[in-house]
Amino acid sequence: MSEAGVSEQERAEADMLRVSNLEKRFGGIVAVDGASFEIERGTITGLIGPNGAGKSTVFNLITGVYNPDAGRVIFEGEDVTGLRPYQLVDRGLVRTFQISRELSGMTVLENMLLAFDDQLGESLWRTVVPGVRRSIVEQERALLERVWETLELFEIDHLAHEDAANLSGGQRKLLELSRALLTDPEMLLLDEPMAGVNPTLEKKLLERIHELRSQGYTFLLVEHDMDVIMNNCETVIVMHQGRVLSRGSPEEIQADERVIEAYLGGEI
Ligand SMILES: Nc1ncnc2c1ncn2[C@@H]1O[C@H](COP(=O)(O)OP(=O)(O)OP(=O)(O)O)[C@@H](O)[C@H]1O
Repeated sequence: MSEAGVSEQERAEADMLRVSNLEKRFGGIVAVDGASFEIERGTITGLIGPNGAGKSTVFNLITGVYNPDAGRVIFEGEDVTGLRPYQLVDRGLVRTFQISRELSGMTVLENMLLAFDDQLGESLWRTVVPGVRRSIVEQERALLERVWETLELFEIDHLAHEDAANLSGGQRKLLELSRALLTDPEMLLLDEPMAGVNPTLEKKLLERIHELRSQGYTFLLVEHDMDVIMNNCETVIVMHQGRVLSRGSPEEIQADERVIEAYLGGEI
């Protein structure tokens, strides 16, 4: 037990995610150099740092895109280091992915349905067996309802039949977040969610994120827009040269001399 009467185990249970001593090298470049931090359940945490600090690499290590050279990723108390992205999605750890060029050739609705890749369109033979066919039709109807509800929630339902290539940058961000939500995540990692998003859409997107947080979702955002970070995150983690330089409330971070220095004396 610690002084405050909270055991290590209790503290670990309150954490949604813990990374410890993560390391990743690319040839001679040390992109992540022993990064450790925790993310509390049901919070919005910002991950910031100057260009090249290692933020995207940490995201990729947490979400299974890269394997760490050293260190561990603990999600909901379980060691998930080295699991592939789809295995992490099954456990509720999801990141938004940019709509790639191939997916741009599909409509918004089709992009959304991809989130259910393994649930929709069961083997054809099963669909010809009467009882099974019925349940599959019902299942697909329920999934479609959820897709429409989510599109409505994000106010992009009117774009359902539009080619994703024709969406604005901000509308794409809404689609990316909507699609990630369909996978029933516990925790969402958002990479630059506000990049290219106009102020109206930004407001809408932030409102949705706060609503979801109040429902118990946990968020980790990498975002260069300091106003977004400082006005919306409970906790801010600052990376510099592959390590965690500082962690605290927005007020604490803005007053931290080391952080100001890391940003080359610029204001943050
Ligand atoms: N695939 C890669 N191959 C080689 N070097 C890489 C690779 N990915 C990242 N790096 C290097 O690792 C370091 C950290 O990069 P990373 O993209 O994680 O930083 P970042 O904090 O996300 O930066 P930014 O804010 O500019 O996006 C940089 O020096 C970068 O050049």
